[in-house]
Parts: sequence; structure tokens; C-alpha cells
Amino acid sequence: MTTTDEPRARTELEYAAGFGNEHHSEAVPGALPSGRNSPQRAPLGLYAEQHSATAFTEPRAQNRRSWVYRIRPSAAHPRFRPIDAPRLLSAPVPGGVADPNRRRWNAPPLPERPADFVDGLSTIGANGDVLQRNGIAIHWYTATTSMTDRYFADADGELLIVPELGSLLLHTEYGKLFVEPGEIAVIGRAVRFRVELPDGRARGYVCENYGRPFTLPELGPIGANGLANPRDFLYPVAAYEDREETVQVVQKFGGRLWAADYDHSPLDVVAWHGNHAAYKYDTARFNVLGTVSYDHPDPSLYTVLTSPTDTPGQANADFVVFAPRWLVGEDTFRPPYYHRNVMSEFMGLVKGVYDAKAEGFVPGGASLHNMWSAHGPDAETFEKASTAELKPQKIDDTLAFMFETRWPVVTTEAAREAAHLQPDYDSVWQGVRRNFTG
Ligand SMILES: O=C(O)Cc1cc(O)ccc1O
Ligand SMILES: [Fe+2]
Repeated sequence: MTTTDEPRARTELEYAAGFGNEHHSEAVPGALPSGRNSPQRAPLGLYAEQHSATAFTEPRAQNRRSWVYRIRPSAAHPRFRPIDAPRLLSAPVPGGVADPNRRRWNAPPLPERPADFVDGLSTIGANGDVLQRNGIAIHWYTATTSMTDRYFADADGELLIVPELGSLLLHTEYGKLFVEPGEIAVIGRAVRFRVELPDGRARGYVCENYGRPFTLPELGPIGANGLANPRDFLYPVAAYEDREETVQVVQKFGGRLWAADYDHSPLDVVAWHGNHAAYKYDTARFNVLGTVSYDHPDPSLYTVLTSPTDTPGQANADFVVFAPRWLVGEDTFRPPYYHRNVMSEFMGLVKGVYDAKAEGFVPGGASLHNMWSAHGPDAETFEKASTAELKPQKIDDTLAFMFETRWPVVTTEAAREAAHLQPDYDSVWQGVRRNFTG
């Protein structure tokens, strides 16, 4: 197999910066036609092809499409056949239960048998409808082998990947992304890729977004800067595989996996331009804003990316990070308040301790507080935070995140029966004392 650049040290990969920019990149000089997208004959004998991630007619501010110049048009492939993937499910979840109970899981174990990124996808829950292009699915991935002769594409949604353990080298149609815990990657809908595991094993979370592509939230009165700044989103530069041998291409389509044997690599894009691709973001770059007076602001202030719906403010999914930050609120209960929320909240932990839970919410684990389910600090956290001296305090060495969504997350049987489900999550609030002095 020949590639444009053999695996290089992680830090040496090149990127192009800017969220949603009209990026352009060529792995071979002259591969990108100038002045038009589809010349009579594309340069270097390449085929021109458009990838439309939004309807042709969507407003400019939303429109996502890229032009790629590849060795063979994507159309050159044989028939797809369905393959089994019993743990990778879609909405509506078969046998799923919309459950008001709060759930918490420990980290899932890594597979004992070799499993690549696709084999290791296991669905926790989903909402909406995969065929209606609304809702999300939430998966864990646990992988112990790299994808070498196998490629994946998700026609059902874009993939927001949150690594918790081990780095990922994502070889995509648009080039390579190296992503490690603390960073996130988004693979655009239907972008073909394969996942290499530089550390030999990997675990993390995936939000499969069936709805509108993730975008940056509006900033309103915050102003022109802040939260996740557009220039910190990094896109790959073109890098192609020129490979003429049998490989398997797996696509997720309509909630099932389908496979076809190609006689070449689908990562044969020599040049591209556009704004539909894959990108990564380092959460350490998140400009955390908070109170400098009193009270605990709502966590929407920590939104990195949002997938909007037609109802303003009601996200299909928000991706929110609880990153290191200073707490300075005066006369304030500083951790997350007790609350009930019509939106549903799935949380994961990449590292450290989350400030609402003294213990039990562990890296690689997860919690689900569905629509209106009452939650908030555990007993120990309340005791400490309600009596602490309110000096400026740095929350450090931690990264929790939330996928917040307008519909309840319907859990899979596998998630409800998992050995790593904590049996008695409710008890974390049992010790909350009665303090009423009447
Ligand atoms: O439940 C959670 O821990 C997430 C959360 C955090 C916060 O700071 C305020 C509200 C909220 O739902
Ligand atoms: Fe919450």
C-alpha cells in the first residue's frame, strides 16, 4: 500500500484551521482544478465528485458540501450486503425503554477478543428516528485493533467522537486526524474513514448525530469571541491511499451495517475543497465563561457545538464540556444545582472528578438523567459545598462532558443489563440530610 505520507509522528500532521471554512487542500500539486469545480477533464486524470451534506438549496449559512478529486469515482463499487452488528443500534431502539430512572455506568471493559473501532461500537441509547434525520444515538467504543483492510462510513449521521482512553489516528477521505483524550473529533456524515490505534487500545464515547450538522452556538450578548473559537477547529489536509487490493467497506445505513468488498481503497481523494469534511478540537482551547458575581450559570454556557432543530433553542444535541475553570461566586452554592430539566442529559467523564459527584462517576463511565428526572449533587458534595469557605477555587485536571438533547434517550437492553451498570445509583441521594429548621 502506498500513502501520500507514511505514518508520521503525531505532532507532525498538518491541519487547516477554521470552523466551517471553505478549506482547500491538494496532496499532489496541481490536483485541484482552479476556477471551476468540474472541468471537462479534472487534473492528473482524477475524477471530480461532490459530497452534499445539506440539501442543495439550504441557506448559505447552513450549506455544507465539498468537492473531491479522486482516483476513482465513489460509484465504482459492488453491491452492499447486510452484516450483523447486534450491539450497534439505532432509533427507534428495538425493545427500547423510555425510562424515568436515573442510570449510571462504570467504564465498559475492553474486549477480550480483537475488536476494531466498528466491532467495538455498543449503543447505550437513542432518540428520534434514524430515517427521519432527527435525534441521536449514543455509543461507547472499545477497540483493541487497528482497521487496516476495513473502512467505515455512517450514512445515518455525523460522528462526534470523545476519546477517553488511548489516542486515535483517523484516516479519512479528507486526510488524517490525530486525536487524543482531551480532544474530540467530528467525522462528517458519510465520510469514509478507518481508525488506527497508536496506543494499541482505545475507549470513548460517540454521539451519532442523525440531525442537522453540529455547528458553533450563537454568542448573543457574550460578543464576537469566546466559548469555542472557530480558529481552534482543525481540518485535515488531503492525504490519499493508492491501494489496489481487496478491502471491506462497511457503511451504516438505515440503522444496519452493510458491507461491500472493494478492489481499492475508498480513501483515494488526492485533493478537495469545501466545508464538509472531518475536524478536531482540543477542549483545552475552550474559553470557559462563568459568573464573576454570584449563582451558578446554566451549563449552556459551556456549549462547544450544537445541532439545532427547527425550534429555536431546542437542540437535537448540544455538546457541552465541563473543563478546568475558576469558581469565584460569592454566597453561592458552586457545584451544579439540584434540578429537573425537560431536556435529557447524558454525561461522560474523560478524566478527573466531576464537581457534582464526589465519587462513583468514573472516567470512561456515564450517567443518564432523562427528561425531568431529578438530579444534582450527591450527599457528600452538598455537605462540602454548602459549608466550604468561598475562596476562589480552581477546578483542575478534569474533563466531563454532556450530550444534551430535546428528546428522552431510550436505552438499549444491552445498556440496561450491562454488568457495568451501577445497581443502586439512586442511593447517592439517599444520604442527603433533612436540614429544615422550620
Ligand atoms: O446535571 C449535570 O451535572 C449537568 C449540569 C451541570 C450544571 O452546571 C448545571 C446543570 C446541569 O444539568
Ligand atoms: Fe443536569
